[in-house]
Amino acid sequence: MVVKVYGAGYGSAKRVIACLIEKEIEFETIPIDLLKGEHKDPHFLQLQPFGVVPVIQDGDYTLFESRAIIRYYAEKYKAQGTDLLGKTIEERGVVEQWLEVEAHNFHPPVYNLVLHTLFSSKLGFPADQKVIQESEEKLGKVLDIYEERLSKCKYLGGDFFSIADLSHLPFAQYLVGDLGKEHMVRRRKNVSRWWDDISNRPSWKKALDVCNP
Ligand SMILES: N[C@@H](CCC(=O)N[C@@H](CS(=O)(=O)O)C(=O)NCC(=O)O)C(=O)O
Repeated sequence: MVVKVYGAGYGSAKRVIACLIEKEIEFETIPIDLLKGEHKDPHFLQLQPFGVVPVIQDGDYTLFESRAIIRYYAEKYKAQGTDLLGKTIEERGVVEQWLEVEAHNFHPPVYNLVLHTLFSSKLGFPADQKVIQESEEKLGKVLDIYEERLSKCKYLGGDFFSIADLSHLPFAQYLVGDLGKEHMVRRRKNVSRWWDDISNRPSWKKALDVCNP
Protein backbone atom coordinates (compact mmCIF):
# COMPACT_ATOMS: atom_id res chain seq x y z
CA MET A 1 0.00 0.00 0.00
CA VAL A 2 1.42 3.39 -1.01
CA VAL A 3 1.55 5.76 1.96
CA LYS A 4 -0.27 9.07 1.41
CA VAL A 5 1.44 12.07 3.01
CA TYR A 6 -0.76 15.16 3.35
CA GLY A 7 1.01 18.53 3.48
CA ALA A 8 4.43 17.39 2.31
CA GLY A 9 5.60 20.89 1.45
CA TYR A 10 5.84 21.93 5.10
CA GLY A 11 8.45 21.44 7.77
CA SER A 12 7.04 18.72 9.98
CA ALA A 13 5.96 16.70 6.95
CA LYS A 14 9.53 16.71 5.63
CA ARG A 15 10.51 14.80 8.79
CA VAL A 16 8.08 12.07 7.66
CA ILE A 17 9.24 12.11 4.03
CA ALA A 18 12.90 11.76 5.07
CA CYS A 19 11.97 8.79 7.28
CA LEU A 20 9.97 7.05 4.53
CA ILE A 21 12.92 7.44 2.15
CA GLU A 22 15.39 6.08 4.71
CA LYS A 23 13.08 3.11 5.27
CA GLU A 24 12.58 2.59 1.52
CA ILE A 25 8.81 2.92 1.83
CA GLU A 26 6.80 3.99 -1.22
CA PHE A 27 4.74 7.13 -0.70
CA GLU A 28 2.76 9.79 -2.54
CA THR A 29 2.34 13.41 -1.51
CA ILE A 30 -0.98 15.26 -1.31
CA PRO A 31 -0.65 19.05 -1.22
CA ILE A 32 -2.45 21.00 1.49
CA ASP A 33 -2.21 24.78 1.04
CA LEU A 34 -1.97 26.34 4.49
CA LEU A 35 -2.22 29.89 3.15
CA LYS A 36 -5.58 28.97 1.56
CA GLY A 37 -6.69 27.38 4.83
CA GLU A 38 -7.09 23.92 3.34
CA HIS A 39 -5.93 22.43 6.67
CA LYS A 40 -9.07 23.85 8.29
CA ASP A 41 -11.37 22.24 5.73
CA PRO A 42 -13.95 19.95 7.42
CA HIS A 43 -12.79 16.95 5.39
CA PHE A 44 -9.18 17.51 6.48
CA LEU A 45 -10.22 18.05 10.09
CA GLN A 46 -11.76 14.58 10.01
CA LEU A 47 -8.20 13.31 9.39
CA GLN A 48 -6.43 15.74 11.75
CA PRO A 49 -8.78 17.39 14.29
CA PHE A 50 -6.12 19.90 15.32
CA GLY A 51 -5.91 21.19 11.74
CA VAL A 52 -2.17 20.96 11.11
CA VAL A 53 0.01 18.94 8.69
CA PRO A 54 1.24 16.25 8.21
CA VAL A 55 -1.19 13.38 8.25
CA ILE A 56 -0.50 9.99 6.68
CA GLN A 57 -2.93 7.42 5.35
CA ASP A 58 -1.64 3.88 4.90
CA GLY A 59 -4.59 1.92 3.62
CA ASP A 60 -7.28 2.33 6.29
CA TYR A 61 -4.69 3.34 8.89
CA THR A 62 -4.45 7.09 9.53
CA LEU A 63 -1.85 8.76 11.76
CA PHE A 64 -0.96 12.37 12.59
CA GLU A 65 1.86 14.00 14.62
CA SER A 66 5.07 13.72 12.60
CA ARG A 67 7.20 12.24 15.38
CA ALA A 68 4.60 9.55 16.07
CA ILE A 69 4.62 8.76 12.35
CA ILE A 70 8.41 8.38 12.15
CA ARG A 71 8.45 6.22 15.29
CA TYR A 72 5.73 4.04 13.73
CA TYR A 73 7.54 3.45 10.46
CA ALA A 74 10.98 3.11 12.08
CA GLU A 75 9.51 0.30 14.21
CA LYS A 76 7.18 -1.30 11.66
CA TYR A 77 9.95 -1.62 9.07
CA LYS A 78 12.89 -1.99 11.49
CA ALA A 79 14.63 -4.55 9.29
CA GLN A 80 14.12 -2.53 6.08
CA GLY A 81 16.32 0.33 4.95
CA THR A 82 18.26 2.24 7.58
CA ASP A 83 17.81 1.11 11.20
CA LEU A 84 16.77 4.36 12.89
CA LEU A 85 16.17 3.05 16.43
CA GLY A 86 19.35 1.33 17.63
CA LYS A 87 20.02 -2.31 18.40
CA THR A 88 19.16 -2.56 22.10
CA ILE A 89 16.45 -1.15 24.38
CA GLU A 90 19.16 0.94 26.05
CA GLU A 91 20.14 2.45 22.69
CA ARG A 92 16.45 2.98 21.94
CA GLY A 93 16.04 4.80 25.25
CA VAL A 94 18.79 7.26 24.38
CA VAL A 95 17.32 7.79 20.88
CA GLU A 96 13.91 8.52 22.41
CA GLN A 97 15.53 10.88 24.92
CA TRP A 98 17.08 13.02 22.17
CA LEU A 99 13.91 12.89 20.06
CA GLU A 100 12.06 14.33 23.03
CA VAL A 101 14.81 16.95 23.40
CA GLU A 102 14.28 17.89 19.75
CA ALA A 103 10.52 18.21 20.25
CA HIS A 104 10.59 20.15 23.53
CA ASN A 105 13.90 22.04 23.59
CA PHE A 106 15.09 22.52 19.98
CA HIS A 107 11.82 22.83 18.05
CA PRO A 108 9.97 25.54 20.05
CA PRO A 109 12.62 28.29 19.72
CA VAL A 110 13.30 27.48 16.05
CA TYR A 111 9.55 27.36 15.34
CA ASN A 112 9.16 30.81 16.95
CA LEU A 113 12.01 32.15 14.81
CA VAL A 114 10.33 30.71 11.68
CA LEU A 115 6.93 32.15 12.58
CA HIS A 116 8.15 35.62 13.57
CA THR A 117 10.88 35.99 10.97
CA LEU A 118 9.47 34.24 7.90
CA PHE A 119 5.69 34.01 8.20
CA SER A 120 4.42 36.85 10.42
CA SER A 121 3.46 39.11 7.49
CA LYS A 122 1.85 36.25 5.54
CA LEU A 123 -0.09 35.19 8.63
CA GLY A 124 -1.07 38.76 9.49
CA PHE A 125 0.59 39.39 12.85
CA PRO A 126 3.51 41.68 13.80
CA ALA A 127 6.91 40.05 14.25
CA ASP A 128 7.74 40.20 17.97
CA GLN A 129 11.40 41.16 18.31
CA LYS A 130 11.42 40.12 21.98
CA VAL A 131 10.27 36.62 21.02
CA ILE A 132 12.91 36.51 18.29
CA GLN A 133 15.68 37.56 20.69
CA GLU A 134 14.56 35.19 23.47
CA SER A 135 14.21 32.30 21.01
CA GLU A 136 17.71 32.80 19.65
CA GLU A 137 19.11 32.89 23.21
CA LYS A 138 17.23 29.70 24.14
CA LEU A 139 18.38 27.99 20.95
CA GLY A 140 21.99 28.96 21.64
CA LYS A 141 21.84 27.24 25.02
CA VAL A 142 20.34 24.12 23.41
CA LEU A 143 23.07 24.02 20.77
CA ASP A 144 25.74 24.38 23.47
CA ILE A 145 24.39 21.18 25.04
CA TYR A 146 24.41 19.53 21.60
CA GLU A 147 28.02 20.63 21.14
CA GLU A 148 28.99 18.84 24.34
CA ARG A 149 26.95 15.72 23.44
CA LEU A 150 28.39 15.57 19.93
CA SER A 151 31.93 15.90 21.26
CA LYS A 152 31.38 12.44 22.75
CA CYS A 153 29.57 10.64 19.92
CA LYS A 154 28.90 10.94 16.22
CA TYR A 155 25.14 11.35 16.48
CA LEU A 156 22.75 12.45 19.20
CA GLY A 157 21.48 8.94 19.89
CA GLY A 158 24.90 7.35 19.82
CA ASP A 159 27.27 6.23 17.08
CA PHE A 160 24.47 5.59 14.58
CA PHE A 161 22.06 7.85 12.69
CA SER A 162 18.58 7.66 14.20
CA ILE A 163 15.16 9.30 14.27
CA ALA A 164 16.59 11.67 16.88
CA ASP A 165 18.95 13.18 14.28
CA LEU A 166 16.45 12.86 11.41
CA SER A 167 13.80 14.77 13.34
CA HIS A 168 16.04 17.85 13.42
CA LEU A 169 16.45 18.08 9.65
CA PRO A 170 13.48 20.26 8.60
CA PHE A 171 13.86 23.05 11.13
CA ALA A 172 17.65 22.97 11.23
CA GLN A 173 17.38 23.48 7.46
CA TYR A 174 15.33 26.61 8.12
CA LEU A 175 17.96 27.73 10.64
CA VAL A 176 20.92 27.50 8.24
CA GLY A 177 18.84 28.57 5.25
CA ASP A 178 15.91 30.99 5.20
CA LEU A 179 16.49 32.18 8.79
CA GLY A 180 20.08 33.16 8.00
CA LYS A 181 21.36 31.71 11.30
CA GLU A 182 23.95 29.32 9.90
CA HIS A 183 26.53 30.98 12.17
CA MET A 184 24.78 29.38 15.17
CA VAL A 185 25.75 25.98 13.73
CA ARG A 186 29.16 26.82 12.27
CA ARG A 187 30.55 28.39 15.45
CA ARG A 188 30.06 25.02 17.19
CA LYS A 189 32.48 22.57 15.51
CA ASN A 190 30.79 19.34 16.61
CA VAL A 191 27.31 20.64 15.75
CA SER A 192 28.72 21.83 12.42
CA ARG A 193 30.23 18.39 11.69
CA TRP A 194 26.95 16.71 12.68
CA TRP A 195 24.86 19.04 10.52
CA ASP A 196 27.08 18.44 7.48
CA ASP A 197 26.80 14.69 8.06
CA ILE A 198 23.00 14.44 8.46
CA SER A 199 22.06 17.11 5.89
CA ASN A 200 24.18 15.46 3.21
CA ARG A 201 22.38 12.17 3.52
CA PRO A 202 20.79 11.22 0.17
CA SER A 203 17.42 10.82 1.94
CA TRP A 204 17.41 14.46 2.99
CA LYS A 205 18.44 15.73 -0.42
CA LYS A 206 15.67 13.62 -1.99
CA ALA A 207 13.15 14.81 0.61
CA LEU A 208 13.96 18.43 -0.26
CA ASP A 209 13.52 17.65 -3.96
CA VAL A 210 10.17 15.96 -3.32
CA CYS A 211 8.90 18.74 -1.05
CA ASN A 212 10.29 21.77 -2.86
CA PRO A 213 10.09 20.79 -6.56
N1 LIG B 1 3.39 18.58 16.27
C1 LIG B 1 2.94 18.62 14.92
C2 LIG B 1 3.14 20.02 14.37
C3 LIG B 1 2.55 20.20 13.00
C4 LIG B 1 2.54 21.63 12.58
O1 LIG B 1 2.60 22.55 13.41
N2 LIG B 1 2.51 21.83 11.27
C5 LIG B 1 2.46 23.21 10.75
C6 LIG B 1 3.29 23.32 9.50
S1 LIG B 1 5.01 23.16 9.85
O2 LIG B 1 5.26 23.93 11.07
O3 LIG B 1 5.26 21.76 10.05
O4 LIG B 1 5.72 23.72 8.70
C7 LIG B 1 1.04 23.55 10.42
O5 LIG B 1 0.31 22.72 9.92
N3 LIG B 1 0.69 24.82 10.69
C8 LIG B 1 -0.64 25.28 10.34
C9 LIG B 1 -1.25 26.00 11.49
O6 LIG B 1 -0.62 26.03 12.56
O7 LIG B 1 -2.39 26.52 11.32
C10 LIG B 1 3.70 17.58 14.08
O8 LIG B 1 4.89 17.42 14.38
O9 LIG B 1 3.11 16.98 13.17
